[in-house]
Amino acid sequence: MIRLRNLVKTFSTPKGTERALDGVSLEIAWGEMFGIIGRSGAGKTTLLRTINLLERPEQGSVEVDGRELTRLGESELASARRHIGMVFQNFGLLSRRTVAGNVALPLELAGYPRSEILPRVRSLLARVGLKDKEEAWPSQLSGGQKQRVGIARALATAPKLLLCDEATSALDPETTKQILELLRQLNEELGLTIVFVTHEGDVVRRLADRVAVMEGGRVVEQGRVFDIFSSPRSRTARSFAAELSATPVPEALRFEAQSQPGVGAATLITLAVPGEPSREALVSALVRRFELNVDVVAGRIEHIQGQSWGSLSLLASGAPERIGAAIHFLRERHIGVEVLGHVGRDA
Ligand SMILES: Nc1ncnc2c1ncn2[C@@H]1O[C@H](COP(=O)(O)OP(=O)(O)OP(=O)(O)O)[C@@H](O)[C@H]1O
Repeated sequence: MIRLRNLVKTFSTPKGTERALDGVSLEIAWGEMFGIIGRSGAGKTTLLRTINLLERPEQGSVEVDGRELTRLGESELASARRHIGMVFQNFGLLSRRTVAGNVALPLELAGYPRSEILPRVRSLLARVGLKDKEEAWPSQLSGGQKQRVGIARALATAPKLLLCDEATSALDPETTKQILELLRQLNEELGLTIVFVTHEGDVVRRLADRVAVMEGGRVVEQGRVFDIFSSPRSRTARSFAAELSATPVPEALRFEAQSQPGVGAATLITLAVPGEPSREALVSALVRRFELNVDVVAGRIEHIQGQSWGSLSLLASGAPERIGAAIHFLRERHIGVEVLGHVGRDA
């Protein structure tokens, strides 16, 4: 178990004191894939870096596997850190060492016997799919390959816990998928606990079992990913959920949508529906109960933790108070509703 209790961390900046962590408490179980999500400056990286005390909190405690790291001396802390690997956004490889040399580094620092290092490096490289790159230099690798080396290096001392700081943010979408797949495999095959920071809802959707949502140095909500995204309570979670459920609304309609309704305008609405939405049932409820005219303009189904999650974009027209009542009706049924704007009838 990883237990973070009431962490406070401040930084002095030219503008004054910045509270990067403002009383954060979290518990993460062994074997979990735990995501930390938030907008820029929310405190995600600072929180991640307090787990191995790369950042020392001014208040609060960090307990990993029953040991309170905040109470350890330097040499005990160094040995505790060997059980915690870390992966960085920009890979952090040494350009003057080969791939094998980079992966060997933590083993050399930990004093592994020479005879054990090369076989171990080879098996780590095989595990991350880089068997043939042992002698390559970092400059000869693609971004995805560099991150695989970063992961192999982080796993060198056989940690139980891996901390990933925006591990895929520098990668293209296809490479991101492959690296996320590798992380999931490591979790399943080695039982590795992974705590990762991201500003991308899609990374959380694909990877996390549970997620903590951060705003202004605080965890504003946490829970299972499906629950958080299907019934978000905080502003940040709502905006991530809306991004994830964004249906491919035709560009022309988005462009056309105005913030103020004109006479006879239709309201462009997107709905995020836990489970597979039955378009017909939803549309007919809106038509019958609220006497609206409804056109479905787009829809799709996503999957989170094996559960489906649908989204629909609609153009609804009718009396404004009926549209308001319909939105209220949908929200009461845990359907996320976002009004994108108002579109003239002939649009
Ligand atoms: N070393 C530092 N010195 C001064 N201020 C810092 C330092 N590290 C972080 N901060 C401040 O603390 C706050 C939280 O930063 P942090 O990097 O943890 O956020 P984040 O959510 O990871 O953001 P991003 O996604 O942009 O990396 C920010 O306001 C940041 O400016």
